[in-house]
Amino acid sequence: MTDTSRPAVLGQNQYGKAENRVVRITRNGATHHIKDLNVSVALSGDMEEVHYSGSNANVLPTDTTKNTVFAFAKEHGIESAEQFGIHLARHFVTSQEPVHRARIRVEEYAWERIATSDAHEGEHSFVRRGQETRLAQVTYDGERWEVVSGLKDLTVLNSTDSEFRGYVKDRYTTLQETRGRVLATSVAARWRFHWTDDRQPMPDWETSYERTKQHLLQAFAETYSLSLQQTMYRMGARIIDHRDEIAEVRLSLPNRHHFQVDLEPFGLENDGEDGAVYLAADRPYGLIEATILRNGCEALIPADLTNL
Ligand SMILES: O=c1[nH]c(=O)c2[nH]c(=O)[nH]c2[nH]1
Repeated sequence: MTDTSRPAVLGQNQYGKAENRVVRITRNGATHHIKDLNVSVALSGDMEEVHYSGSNANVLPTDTTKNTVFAFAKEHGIESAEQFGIHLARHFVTSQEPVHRARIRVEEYAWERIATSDAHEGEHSFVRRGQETRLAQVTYDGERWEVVSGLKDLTVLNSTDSEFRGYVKDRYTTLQETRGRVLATSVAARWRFHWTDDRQPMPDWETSYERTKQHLLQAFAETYSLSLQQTMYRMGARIIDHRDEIAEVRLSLPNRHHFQVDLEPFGLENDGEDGAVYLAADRPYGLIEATILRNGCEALIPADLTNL
């Protein structure tokens, strides 16, 4: 209903506890298991009054949403980032009448076992894996689900099989064409699942994540690259080709430039062959981004991944 009595009308709003750092350690027997998550809750619904008049009658405190995250981790366990998000989203929407929509974001940090000196896998000692952060976002409005999974900070490098030439040149172009360069990036990816309906079987979230990540890595490694744009398309297309449960992939790839250093002033040849030396520049970087869709599917993942 449009309220014409107010000059300033409340628009989109949401609230909840952000970045709940929950670590669950399973200690059944000598071999322990860790799940390490950063969980953000955002609820929306009938929340006009708290903004307009300050009535908290519809407000489940953010403190309660925090407690729910920890209680659910204890009670129900953490099977996967997605499953945990689904559990929480369902709980908030179905248990609180004024809450019409819940969005749960999860970051997952992976830990690896530390091998002991007798070459056994450690049972209770872990080192944080330096690779990617896994991401999941679950949104539920009481009817439809949207699950977007992904990762960030997956840093990869090809030391050959990368060219860049044949591009537009104008009066400001100084870049030299190259048939051999280092291609490095830090992959940020999101992929949206077809699954939207509770009555449909859910994907196996853990397997889906591992396979999808593998496809990203393999496409990066196996593509002879004429541009990062081409490599990126192959990465997304490979997921669409192999993972039926996924409708859409969004990729954001910073081109982590490695510049061959001019060492001639020191009488040294640095020609890109054996023992070539590069300056790994951190900024500026080319930023190459695209959505790769299953033909006929809608693009629903926001273009700016920093907002997701
Ligand atoms: O793969 C690339 N794509 C570009 O669009 C581009 N532009 C540039 O300067 N270097 C590169 N590399």
